[in-house]
Amino acid sequence: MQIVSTDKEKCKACYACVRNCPVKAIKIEDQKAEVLEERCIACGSCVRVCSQEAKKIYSFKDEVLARIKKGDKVIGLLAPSYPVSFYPLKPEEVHGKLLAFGFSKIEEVTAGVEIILPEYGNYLREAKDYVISSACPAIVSLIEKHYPELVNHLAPIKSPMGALAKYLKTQEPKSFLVFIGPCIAKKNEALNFNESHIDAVLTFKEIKEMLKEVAPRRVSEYPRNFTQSFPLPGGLIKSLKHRGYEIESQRGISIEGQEQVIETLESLKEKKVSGVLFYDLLFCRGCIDGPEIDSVLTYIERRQYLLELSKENKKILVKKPVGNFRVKYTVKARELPLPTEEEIREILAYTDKFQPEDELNCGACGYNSCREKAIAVYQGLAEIDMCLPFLLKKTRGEAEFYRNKYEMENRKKYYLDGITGQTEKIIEVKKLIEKAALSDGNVLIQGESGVGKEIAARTIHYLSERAEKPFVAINCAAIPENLLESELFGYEEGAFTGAKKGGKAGKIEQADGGTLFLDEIGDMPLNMQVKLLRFIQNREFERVGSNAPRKVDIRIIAATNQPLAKLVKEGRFRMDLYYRLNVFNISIPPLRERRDDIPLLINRFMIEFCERRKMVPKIVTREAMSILMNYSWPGNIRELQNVIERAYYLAEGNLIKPEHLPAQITSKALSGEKVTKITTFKEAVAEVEKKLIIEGLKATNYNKLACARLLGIPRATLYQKIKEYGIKI
Ligand SMILES: Nc1ncnc2c1ncn2[C@@H]1O[C@H](COP(=O)(O)OP(=O)(O)OP(=O)(O)O)[C@@H](O)[C@H]1O
Repeated sequence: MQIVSTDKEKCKACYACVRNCPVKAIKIEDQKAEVLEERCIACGSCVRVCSQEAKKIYSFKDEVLARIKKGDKVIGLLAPSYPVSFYPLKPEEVHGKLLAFGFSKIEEVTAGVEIILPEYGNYLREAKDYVISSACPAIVSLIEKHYPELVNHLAPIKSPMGALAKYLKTQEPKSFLVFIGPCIAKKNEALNFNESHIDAVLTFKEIKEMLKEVAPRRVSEYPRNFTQSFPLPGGLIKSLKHRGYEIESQRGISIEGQEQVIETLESLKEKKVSGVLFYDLLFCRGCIDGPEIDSVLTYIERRQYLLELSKENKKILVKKPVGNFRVKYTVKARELPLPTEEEIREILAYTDKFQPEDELNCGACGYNSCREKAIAVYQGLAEIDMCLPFLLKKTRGEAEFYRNKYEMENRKKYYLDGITGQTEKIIEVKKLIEKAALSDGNVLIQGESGVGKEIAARTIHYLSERAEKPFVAINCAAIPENLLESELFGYEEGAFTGAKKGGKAGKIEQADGGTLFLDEIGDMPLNMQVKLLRFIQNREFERVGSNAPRKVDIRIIAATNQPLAKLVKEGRFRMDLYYRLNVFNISIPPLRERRDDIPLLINRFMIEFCERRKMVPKIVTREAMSILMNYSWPGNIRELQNVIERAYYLAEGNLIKPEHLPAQITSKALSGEKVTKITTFKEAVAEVEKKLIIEGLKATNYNKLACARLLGIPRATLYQKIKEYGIKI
C-alpha cells in the first residue's frame, strides 16, 4: 500500500523531492514526481520539502471517524513524544480531549517500550554478531529495501507500538487500535509490516485538526514513566540501562539523522567497522523530531521538556506481559539495472556533457552529480533532459533561433512585399528570388528595361546570409570603358594620371562579404569580361597599377535587358563568363504580361509618392485606369512610376483622368496592340469598332450623344453598333 503519493496537478517538477529523498524513490515522468512504493521508506522528507503541497500522505481519518461513530471500541495509542507536540496542553488534557472526542480508551506507547526492553536485553545478551535496532520503521524499511545484506542484523523484535498493539489485541481482540504519533513511517508499519496488529495511524497534525473544536474531559491522572524519554536520541540504550540491561561501554552506539544513518549503513555494508554490538539507529533526530511532530517548541525545548517529564515517575506500567514479541524482517529490495560506462557517457552526451569538465554537478536535477542522474535516467527514474544548465542553453539557443527566424520572416516579408504583384508570373519570380537567396551561387537576372531587375537583386541580397554585408551596384553600361576596370577592381596610388593619393578600393573590394550587382552586364566590354571571369574563377584580383593579388568573398548578381544567349552566339559575350554568371537564372516578365498588377502598382506608387511629399493621394478614374491597363508599357514599371507621378501633378482636382496621361499612352492604348492572330478583315474591324465604342462611352461617362460626337458617327449608328456588339452599359 502506497503511503506517500503525488497530486500530479499540483506537482511543478521542481525536483525538491528528488533532491531530499534519501533513497531516490522518486520517478520523474512527464515532469511529474511520482513516489515509487517499492523504494519508498515513508520517511516523509519529500512531504516536508514540497512547496506545492503536492505530496499526499495516506489517511486513516475517515476510517477512525467511522469506527468512533459506530461505537466500536477505539483505543488511542499515544506515542511517547506527544507531550511536546500538544504543548502547552498538559498531558492529562490531551488524554481528556481524545476521550471527549470519542476514543474509548487511551494507552501510552511507553508501555510498549516496557515490553520490548527485556526482549532487547535478552536478545543482545545472546547475540553472535552486531544488532541494529528495529524500533524506527523508517530504518526497518531502509534496510529491507536498500540494504538487503543487513536485514539479518535487524533485531527481530517488534517496535514499542507493535508490541503494545499485540498485547492489547490479546487483551481486547475486538478493539480498534489507533496509533497517534509524529511519524509517517508508522503508517507504513501499520499497513505493510508483518503482523503489525495496529489498525490505523494518525499523525499529530491530523489528530490536532480533528480535535480542534473539542473541549477536554477532566482526567485526574495519566501514566508517567521513565521511558517518556525514549523518543530522545539514545533513548533505547538509556532505557535498557535503566531497566538493568547494561551494554558494555563502547559496545552500544546510537546514531540519529538520515545522513549519519546512511553513512553508518554504508560502512556496515562494506564491513568497515567492528567492535560494536548494538546500533540504535533513528532516522530522525529522535522521535521528537519526526516529520509530523507539529510542535511549537524548538528541538532543544522539546528535549528538555521530555526529560523533565520522565523524571517525575519511575513506575513500570506493564509488568511481565505474556506473548511473543518477536517479528521477522524480510528482504524487500529490488535491484535496479546498472548502465555500462559507455551507456553513461551516451546519456551524458545527450545533455551536451562530453568531457568531465562539462559535468557541472550543480544538483538542480535533484541528483548529487551528473553521473548519478545519468544512472537514474538509465534506471528509468529520471528524464533525460531534466538538466537545468542544458535546458537554459537550449532555451537561449531556441530563443535566438526563433528571434532569427522571426527577423528573417520579417525581413522576408519586408523585402518580398517590396515587389508588388499578385499575378502568377510575379509570384513565380518571388519564389525564385527566395530560392536564390538561400543559395550562394551567382545569379543572372534577365528582363526588359525597368521590369525590376535591381529590386530583385537587392531582395536576394537582403534575404541571403550576406544581408549584413554591403550590396554594391555598378552599371556596366553607364561607365566609360577606360574607367570600368578601375571602378571594379580599384587602383593604386600613381596608377594613372589623376589617381587618388593612397589609391582606391574598387566595387569588388567594397562589396567584400556581400553582393556585387553588375547591372547591364551585356554591355561589358570583352576585355573586361576576361578580367571578370578570371576574378570569378580565382576569387583573386589586382588593383589597377598593382601586382599584389587581393582576395575577397563576394556573390555576383548580374542583370541584363539584352538576350545574353544571343550575344554569346554572336561572339559579343564570352560563353564561359555567361555560364559562370548563369548559375541561377531569373527572368522577369514585362509589365504587359502581368497587366493585372498595374492597379496594385499604381496604388503603391501613389501612396509612396504622397507619403514622401506629404500630399493627399488622388483617385485614378475608371477611364484613365482602363487606358493604363491597356497600354503596352515598353518602359515597364519605371515608366508606369513616372506616368503616375506626372499625372498627379497635372491633375488639378482629386481625380486623375485620361487627359492627365501622356498622349503616347492614350493613343497607343487604342492602337498599340499587336496583331496576335489572323482573323477576317470584317472580324478585325468589328473588334476595333467595339473597342472604340467602349472607350468612347467610358470617356464620355456613358453619355451616348457625347460619345457619338466624339467618335464622329451619327447617334443612330452608335445605338445600332451597341446593340450589334452586345455592349452592356
Ligand atoms: N514589382 C515591383 N514593385 C514595386 N516597384 C517596382 C517593382 N518592380 C520595379 N519596381 C520599381 O520600378 C523601378 C525600376 O525598377 P528596377 O530599377 O529594379 O528595374 P531594372 O529592371 O533594374 O531597370 P533597368 O533595366 O533600367 O536597370 C524602381 O523604382 C523599382 O523600385
